[in-house]
Amino acid sequence: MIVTIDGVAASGKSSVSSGVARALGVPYVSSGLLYRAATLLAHEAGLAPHDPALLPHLEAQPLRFEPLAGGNRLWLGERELTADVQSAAVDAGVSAVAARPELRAWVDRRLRALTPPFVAEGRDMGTAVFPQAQAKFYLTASARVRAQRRAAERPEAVDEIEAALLRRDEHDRAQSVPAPEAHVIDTGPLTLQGVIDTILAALPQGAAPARTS
Ligand SMILES: Nc1ncnc2c1ncn2[C@@H]1O[C@H](COP(=O)(O)OP(=O)(O)OP(=O)(O)O)[C@@H](O)[C@H]1O
Ligand SMILES: Nc1ccn([C@H]2C[C@H](O)[C@@H](COP(=O)(O)O)O2)c(=O)n1
Repeated sequence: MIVTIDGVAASGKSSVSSGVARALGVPYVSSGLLYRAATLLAHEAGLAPHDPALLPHLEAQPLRFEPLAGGNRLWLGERELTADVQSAAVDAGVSAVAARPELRAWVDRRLRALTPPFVAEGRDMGTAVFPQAQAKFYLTASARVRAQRRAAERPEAVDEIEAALLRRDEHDRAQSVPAPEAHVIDTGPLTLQGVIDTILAALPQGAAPARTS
């Protein structure tokens, strides 16, 4: 079974996917983390996203991706990259990396090599990477709400975060479209657990965990 949870930046994809994955007892897979890893490694090597040397550079790195239900972790050999890829600098550069077809193919190859069952989250999980998924969801929320949530975990001011989110929404628009059959959920008025419960209730029979009451 594959469940896809796509959506705009900071709409709650990782937190919701983790909650759904835990309830189902399967891992979740953060595709954005791989785009973030490519961005960090490009910066550190001084390579622009369009540099033809970037793809061979990425292929040569000992990058390890651990998709777990509780959270996804990234390693470069013995060095953990998980926190490093969540910086404002990576946020600012990641859309340019994600716009490169050869880098999208690099991410997609890694994702398709994973063995189901899992919950996959990102922008194009339900449309391009796993069109065969059994259940598809797409999360939205206003830029203000998303910025307020992010401000609780980042040092930047809400207005600055909101402007950066709007820029990223614009750059990611091409690959961030709900699949026609996706359930679209506005997470603005819902708690995190409310979104998780909405998704679990919409899963096809057999995919959802047994209800105890
Ligand atoms: N429904 C909700 N109610 C309140 N807070 C939420 C809700 N959904 C997510 N959050 C909070 O919003 C923040 C952003 O969520 P999260 O990181 O899961 O989003 P994301 O879509 O994966 O982000 P990104 O696109 O940057 O990877 C987190 O602090 C999370 O706890
Ligand atoms: N399937 C995906 C996942 C991510 N991206 C891009 C778009 C985002 O700006 C960036 C980081 O993702 P996030 O951590 O915000 O989920 O990666 C994409 O194009 N396709």
